[in-house]
Amino acid sequence: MKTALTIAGSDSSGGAGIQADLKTMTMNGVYAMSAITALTAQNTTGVRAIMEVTPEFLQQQIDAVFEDIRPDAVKIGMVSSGELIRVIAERLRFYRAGNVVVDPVMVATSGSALMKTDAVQTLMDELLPLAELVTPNIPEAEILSGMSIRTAEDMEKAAKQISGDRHCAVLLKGGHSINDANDLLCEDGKITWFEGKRIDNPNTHGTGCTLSSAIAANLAKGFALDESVRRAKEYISGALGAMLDLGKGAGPMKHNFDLNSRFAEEAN
Ligand SMILES: Nc1ncnc2c1ncn2[C@@H]1O[C@H](COP(=O)(O)OP(=O)(O)O)[C@@H](O)[C@H]1O
Ligand SMILES: Cc1ncc(COP(=O)(O)OP(=O)(O)O)c(N)n1
Repeated sequence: MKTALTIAGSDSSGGAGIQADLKTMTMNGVYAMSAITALTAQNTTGVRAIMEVTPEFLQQQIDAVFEDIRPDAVKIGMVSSGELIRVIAERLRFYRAGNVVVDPVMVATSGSALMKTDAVQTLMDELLPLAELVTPNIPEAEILSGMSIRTAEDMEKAAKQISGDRHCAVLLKGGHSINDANDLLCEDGKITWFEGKRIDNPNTHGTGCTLSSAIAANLAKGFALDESVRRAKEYISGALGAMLDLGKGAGPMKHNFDLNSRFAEEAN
């Protein structure tokens, strides 16, 4: 069985972070493992508190995984400080990790900051050059590229700039644009658009975490980058389209929407 590791923060409400990643990787057919960077006390209405792990403890988790069950892909999500980012980069270099997908989580949809401002430069300098793919949403791409993004042409320009500067492929996600949910992949200077019909569902908590984990799972299974993105878009459209409605705010998606086993029958 192929394997994947998520290095990210825990979301107590289960819709984003480590919890979304483990569900997504499992549903996409790989064995899922985790190294937790921080605990968050959050629900569908917002983040109440964050408790970071120490750099030493993060390193111990990563070492414990790599020394035993080597991951075929690694997804990186919320990492709030430069110190933790440096530990991850050093360990990934040490283990020569492949299929690294970085979701540069900076601010939750609810408005809470999930990365310290002074960690952004460390992310760009240390982690992005190790990534096969980085998956910013529009506000994150504005920070990484230093330009404002209003149009599809702006998206192409920003993706090319980040990709050229950091030597990694970029998937710029269009979930925050007012039109359809169209994402663009910039790989070695080549632009490919992935068109997604916008699903009229306000429950989008964890969409970024879910997409990047689904891409990592498909890379672990050996699919090429563009095919992994296509499969991940199909998965997230299914999870959003299942119209789960939980919580008082922007709720989670139905990660197990396409389970057709006996267990799913029981869960429905
Ligand atoms: N309402 C929606 N309908 C269909 N796809 C969506 C919707 N909202 C977001 N997506 C998709 O979910 C993925 C995550 O996008 P986005 O919401 O921009 O990321 P983030 O959660 O990091 O802000 C992208 O593939 C995006 O196109
Ligand atoms: C622990 C944790 N990690 C990441 C997020 C943000 O999730 P993401 O899918 O990028 O975006 P939204 O859910 O904010 O749309 C989080 N909230 N918690």
